[in-house]
Amino acid sequence: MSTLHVKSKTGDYPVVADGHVLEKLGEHLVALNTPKDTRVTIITDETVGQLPFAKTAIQSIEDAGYRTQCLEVPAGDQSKSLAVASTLYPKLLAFGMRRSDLIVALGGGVIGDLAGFIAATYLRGIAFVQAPTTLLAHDSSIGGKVGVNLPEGKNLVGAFYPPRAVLYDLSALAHLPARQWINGMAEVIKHGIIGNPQLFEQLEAQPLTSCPDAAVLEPILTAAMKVKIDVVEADEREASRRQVLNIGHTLGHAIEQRSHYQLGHGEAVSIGLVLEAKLAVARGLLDEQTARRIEVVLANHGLPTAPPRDDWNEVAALIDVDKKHGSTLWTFALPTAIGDVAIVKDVSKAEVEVVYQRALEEAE
Ligand SMILES: NC(=O)c1ccc[n+]([C@@H]2O[C@H](COP(=O)([O-])OP(=O)(O)OC[C@H]3O[C@@H](n4cnc5c(N)ncnc54)[C@H](O)[C@@H]3O)[C@@H](O)[C@H]2O)c1
Ligand SMILES: O=C(O)C(=O)C[C@@H](O)[C@H](O)[C@H](O)COP(=O)(O)O
Ligand SMILES: [Zn+2]
Repeated sequence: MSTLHVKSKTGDYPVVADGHVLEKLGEHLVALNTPKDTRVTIITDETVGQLPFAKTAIQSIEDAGYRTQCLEVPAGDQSKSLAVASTLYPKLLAFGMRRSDLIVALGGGVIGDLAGFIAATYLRGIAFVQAPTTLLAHDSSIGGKVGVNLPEGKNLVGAFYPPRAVLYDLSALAHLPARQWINGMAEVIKHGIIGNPQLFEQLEAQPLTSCPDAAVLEPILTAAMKVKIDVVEADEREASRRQVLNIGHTLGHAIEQRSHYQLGHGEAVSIGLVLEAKLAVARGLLDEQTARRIEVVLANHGLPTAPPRDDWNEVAALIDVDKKHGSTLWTFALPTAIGDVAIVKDVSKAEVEVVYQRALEEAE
């Protein structure tokens, strides 16, 4: 797969993706001009850390001559927290990590967000490399959004802190449990809705419910990542345009947090995409048929499309803390066609409640 490149105000970075990245991770760090006296801290989770490719990756860094330590956190979104972050800083200090040293985030989006947050804040910022290992991380590893959750809501503490590189080993995706693959497809489909109708139509015609061979996977991943890269390059710190990447997330994050992370991020975003398409229809921004197409393509990938039976006011309280809002009214990224998304800044709580309650009734 050809290397993609991301233009960033804090330094452009490559997105290297192929089937052998992790076994050559040390060589990739050398190729990034990482001095040999660099200390490297790998941050991963307890599941990934036990996988063969992770052990190979760590050995590859040691074989390249870097002083290396590996820190593991419990797998899952509960580790994206200040509490878990606070356990890691002392370990960086004890290892003698200096400003010139390097963090490698080896895992999915939770690890990329957490390790990136640690990199952004330790000693006021040290470099880090994203080494994504889930399908969903094709999204999370690009664009520099890093951070942790608060009990009050998703990603409420963080930064825009781009990596030095994204080193994506596609062979790691073959080990993904089916549910994790499906979660990642939600963000692939999202990228189709935002900026690639051909990708969306391909997934409509031939749902990708498990990891395909590289010949099929690579063009699809490239297309999805290019949608993200184009938007991030246009508005890296989400002053406006980048909000389109948040389609499905205004309701999705609330639903994800309400589920206490029993729903995966992709599953919650899938429900959010369906509900926000319905909101777009209610506002006259989207035709019913297209909203139905979005619902069907998600369902055909095994993703949930109906909201859980939650207390609306508790969902609304989580929507209230969404970072896109600029006033007492809510801001949503709403689809207007497959390939087009509008940012709508005057959404009332009442109109979203109507859509939410109607979706609950339809699901019965
Ligand atoms: N920063 C961003 O732009 C951005 C974008 C999208 C999502 N996110 C965040 O990403 C998180 C979701 O990411 P995720 O779905 O990758 O979750 P995750 O990091 O929790 O990984 C999912 C599960 O898969 C396991 N795993 C990871 N790689 C594996 C592999 N190759 N084989 C087998 N198991 C593997 C992990 O141990 C974990 O249990 C959420 O917190 C979300 O907010 C951030
Ligand atoms: O990169 C972005 O911008 C996104 O919105 C990508 C989302 O898929 C991702 O879940 C992101 O973390 C959500 O951003 P947030 O600002 O709503 O926390
Ligand atoms: Zn997301």
